[in-house]
Amino acid sequence: MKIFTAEQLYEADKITIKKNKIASSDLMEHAATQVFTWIHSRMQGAPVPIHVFCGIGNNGGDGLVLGRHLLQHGYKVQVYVVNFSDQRSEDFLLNYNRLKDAECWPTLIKGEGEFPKITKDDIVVDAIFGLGLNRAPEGWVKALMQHVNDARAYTIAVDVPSGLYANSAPDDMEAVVHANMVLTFQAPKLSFFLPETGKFLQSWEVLDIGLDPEYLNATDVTMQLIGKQEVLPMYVPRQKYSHKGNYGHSLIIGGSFGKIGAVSLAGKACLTTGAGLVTAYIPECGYEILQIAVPEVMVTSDPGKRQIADIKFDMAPTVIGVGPGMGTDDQTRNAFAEFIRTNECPLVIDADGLNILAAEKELLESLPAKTVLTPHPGELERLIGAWTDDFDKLEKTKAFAKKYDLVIVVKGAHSVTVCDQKLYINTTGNPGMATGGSGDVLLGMITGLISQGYDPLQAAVFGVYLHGRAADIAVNDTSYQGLLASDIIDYIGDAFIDLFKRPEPPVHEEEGKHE
Ligand SMILES: NC(=O)C1=CN([C@@H]2O[C@H](COP(=O)(O)OP(=O)(O)OC[C@H]3O[C@@H](n4cnc5c(N)ncnc54)[C@H](O)[C@@H]3O)[C@@H](O)[C@H]2O)[C@H](O)CC1
Ligand SMILES: [K+]
Repeated sequence: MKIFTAEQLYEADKITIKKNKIASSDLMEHAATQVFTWIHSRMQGAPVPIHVFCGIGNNGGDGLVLGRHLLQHGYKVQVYVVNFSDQRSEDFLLNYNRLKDAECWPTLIKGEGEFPKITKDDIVVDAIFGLGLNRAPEGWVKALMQHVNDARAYTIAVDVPSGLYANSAPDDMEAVVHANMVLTFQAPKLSFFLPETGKFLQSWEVLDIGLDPEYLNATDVTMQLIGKQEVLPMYVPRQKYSHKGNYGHSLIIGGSFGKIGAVSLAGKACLTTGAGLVTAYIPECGYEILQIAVPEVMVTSDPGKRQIADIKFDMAPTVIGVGPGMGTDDQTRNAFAEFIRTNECPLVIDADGLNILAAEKELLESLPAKTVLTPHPGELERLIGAWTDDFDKLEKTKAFAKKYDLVIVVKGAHSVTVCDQKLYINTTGNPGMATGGSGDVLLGMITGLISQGYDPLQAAVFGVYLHGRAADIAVNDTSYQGLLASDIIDYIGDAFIDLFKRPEPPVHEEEGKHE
């Protein structure tokens, strides 16, 4: 699914109005009616008090339209105008009058003493600020937003939670409405998926408000949300007359004394994702462990007993996954550096491989084009330096990926794959995956996909999707707490099967807001 910027959505708005020869208020009526329909189909007339807070721009206008429809359908609704300015938008004013014509007189809120009582059993609609937010909410408006948050009522945000921008960081994290549900217009916004801003919403759903499909289809975006629909076309079926030689020979390099498990997880995940053959290259101490742990994986041992000391192998791998459990001991560091300088095979690098690259940045120049790096935030910071916020982190990652022609998977709740100035935001996965070894499994899976002929970007995007999906299916049996990295491997097959099963549900659960 495409993720548009706020600017693109305003443009779509303009084009739709012009092309269809409609008034902007018609678009507002349509958008807000979608919000009404969403609420009405769930509440079915239930007499629960609904508080609709409207700003003075078009987001507020949406709130006024919604208030009118709720009222006309007999809901127990109170509409408030959060009167922080007299610069009311035209469509706000039009709907303000329509509301009065419908015999509803909204309550004007002009300061702190005028906040209504909200109980936790009420429903709040947040239509204070939308895409037009241009600075941090201050003073009593900020206090009102906190009053709404403190009430802990089920809160539905129109388009975006007030205080959040679509594609940049809020100026004040205390001045953001916490939404249980965001009913967002036409397309999700980037801020819904990044850790610092995604935490302000629990779920989101897109309402199609009828913006010009031609414009939306033709407009190039730099951000995409990756779900089943996006990965299905990447899937390459296995051929009847194929043999293991058709699916590549992966080499996994890593491990050290006490961390051979990382390589066995990566090797097994690589095979389970479909690689034809997998060889593990590990220090001598791991030889028997690995042979017993994963009999399908072949093993070559390094001359180093407890850690890798000199990377030399007598085979021609299709792809190499390197780094898990490897350590950063001097000898290993030298061996890795020498390997990187001479290697020409496609690479996937994680963990200590990334730490060594961060310490010896000149090695980055020697990486093959489209090498895949899979850093967690700490590893990423060592590579690209500190960032000011999540959006800056992605900008810096884009610049770094461009400089060295890399595919970078920024791991997190919504892992983001960065390549050629574009962002691919993953939708699968769950907090159970925050457990030792799950990164090793991901490295193995991406390596296994490249081994079969997927290009590195596809392998990263598809691999991240399957990794999360496997864990999502697994937690039905294991719980979040009980999920082990090896369970993710056990469910990779189910994740493949699931590609051809029922469509994804429309509601997207984010991590809990009231934890
Ligand atoms: N194309 C669509 O998606 C449609 C969107 N609709 C809705 O319109 C809003 C955007 O409306 P806009 O009038 O541009 O902005 P806001 O309602 O967010 O209000 C901005 C308003 O507030 C002032 N302002 C901004 N920041 C602050 C602040 N910190 N403190 C005080 N005042 C502030 C600003 O100057 C403006 O006056 C979109 O989100 C949708 O909800 C349409 O209804 C349908 C088509
Ligand atoms: K809002």
